[in-house]
Formats: sequence, C-alpha cells, structure tokens
Amino acid sequence: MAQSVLLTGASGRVGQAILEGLADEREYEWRLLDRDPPTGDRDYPGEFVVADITDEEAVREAMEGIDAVLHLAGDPRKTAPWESVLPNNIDGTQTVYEAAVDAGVDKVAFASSNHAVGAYETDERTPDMYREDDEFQLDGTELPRPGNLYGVSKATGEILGRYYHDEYGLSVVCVRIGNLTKDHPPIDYERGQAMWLSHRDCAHLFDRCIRAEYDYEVVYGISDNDRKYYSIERAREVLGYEPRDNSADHG
Ligand SMILES: NC(=O)C1=CN([C@@H]2O[C@H](COP(=O)(O)OP(=O)(O)OC[C@H]3O[C@@H](n4cnc5c(N)ncnc54)[C@H](O)[C@@H]3O)[C@@H](O)[C@H]2O)C=CC1
Ligand SMILES: O=C1O[C@H](COP(=O)(O)O)[C@@H](O)[C@H](O)[C@H]1O
Repeated sequence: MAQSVLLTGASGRVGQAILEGLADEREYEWRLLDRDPPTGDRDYPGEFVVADITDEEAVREAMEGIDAVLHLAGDPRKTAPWESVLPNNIDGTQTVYEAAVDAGVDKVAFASSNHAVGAYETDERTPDMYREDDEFQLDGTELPRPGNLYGVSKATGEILGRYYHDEYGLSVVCVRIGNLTKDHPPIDYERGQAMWLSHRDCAHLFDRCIRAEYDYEVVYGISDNDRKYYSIERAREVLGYEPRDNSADHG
C-alpha cells in the first residue's frame, strides 16, 4: 500500500533535492507543505498545503492520514536570531511532533544540522579535522554542542524528538545534515567538502528515513567523503543508507 508522506519546507533546497530524487516513487503519496506558495516554474508531485508550521490548526489538518513526516521547514541561517529560531525552528517543530502523535503518524525524520555540534570545531582541532588524514570523528552519540542560536534550535528539535519518542512511541530520526550543494561540493571550502551532501545522496537518505524501522536515532547526513569528520556508520546500519558520492571525486 502507498505510504502517505508529509514533506514540510517542500519549496526549499533540501525539499527540492528530495523531490527531484523521489517524485517518481509510486509507493509514496506526497503532501507538501510550505508557507511560501508554489511557484509556477516547478512541478510538484502531490497536494500542496500553504501553511505556517506555527499554525497548530493548519498543521493538524495537514497531518491527517499521514504515515511519515519529513520535517524540513525552518530558518536555515546559521546567523538566524532568536526571534526567528524560537517560532520557526523550536515552536514549529514542537507543533509538528505533537500533531504527528495525535494523528497516529508512525515516523518523523527531523532535519537537524551540523550546527547542532559546531562547537566541537575548536581552534585546536581546525583546520586539521577537515582533512582526510585526521582521526577526529563525531558519531551522533556525543552531546550537542552548538556554536550559534540556530544550532541551539536544532539541538532542541532533537531533544523534542527524544521526548515524543519516549513518551508517545513516535519513531524519530534526527538527520544532522552537512552541506547540501547541487552537482559538485563547495569549492575552496574544506569544511563544506568534509560535510558535503550531494542531491542524490540526500534523496536516498530521506527515502531510507521513510522506509527503515527505528526507535530514536541521531545520524549524520553527508556523502561518503574521504575528508569526513562525521561518521555515517549509524545511518548505514539503522537506515540502510548507501551513499554514492564523495567530495574527493570532484577535483
Ligand atoms: N541546506 C543545507 O545544507 C542544510 C539544511 N538544514 C536544514 O534543512 C532544512 C531545510 O533547509 P533548506 O532547504 O536549505 O532551507 P530553505 O530556506 O531553502 O528551505 C526552508 C523552507 O522552509 C520554509 N519555511 C520556513 N519557515 C517556515 C514556517 N514557519 N512554516 C512553513 N514553512 C516554513 C521556507 O519557506 C522554505 O521553503 C532546514 O530545517 C535547515 O535547517 C540543515 C543542515 C544543512
Ligand atoms: O545547517 C546548515 O548548514 C550548512 C553548512 O554550514 P556552513 O556554515 O558550512 O555554511 C549551511 O550551508 C546551511 O545553510 C545551514 O542550514
């Protein structure tokens, strides 16, 4: 039977990468949600709900009949001020989890970020840790260590997921996404190359978040980069993630 999937933040960069890769997937019935209305220059594979995730009523309505949620909507700026991350990233995420539980949704994949752990990149460790021969690695079992308020909001989204899993049995996977760019990794940016996530690996990873069975997980969402300082072993093990790209293959 087809799975009904709610994709929040569908108009954004990550949402578009996922839809590019999975739009033809016949096993999914998409419901797309964004506060920005769809633009005429793109094809959307499902019903489009124009709503703000801080609007509890609208989110509850959008959640009806949904099996899995890919929750991407939020302010992605690392410089985002508290006035924005509090409503968009924290309140909005709590509204999504709460509505998911009430609607009997099975699983939620939450778009967390490398910035939830950005402060591990100390002056002593960088830039060496961005390089292939350095052994420092984070694997998702470490405590969050944000270096900005945006990172704080993502760490909070992870903790909210823990709560909704433990109290209500919701399956939650928090994907600490690295740096998504199209066609090739960031140029002249070692950090970005170490945490590159290609578009096709992004679509595949979120596909696995819909299909796999899990309880509560924190995984890193990057391609199989030689330079990586984030382990992707947990994503491989629990989700069956098999990335095909590596920033080292791009000059
Ligand atoms: N692009 C990247 O490399 C990374 C992205 N992420 C996370 O992935 C998610 C998506 O990021 P991007 O696609 O890059 O950002 P984006 O800005 O391109 O897309 C975000 C979308 O969410 C929508 N949105 C924002 N606040 C909303 C609200 N209150 N209600 C409804 N819709 C709202 C926006 O209209 C936009 O279409 C974000 O949560 C971001 O923090 C995390 C790490 C890296
Ligand atoms: O969470 C995010 O991280 C990526 C990578 O961070 P950066 O500091 O190396 O640029 C960023 O591009 C993206 O906008 C943000 O949402």
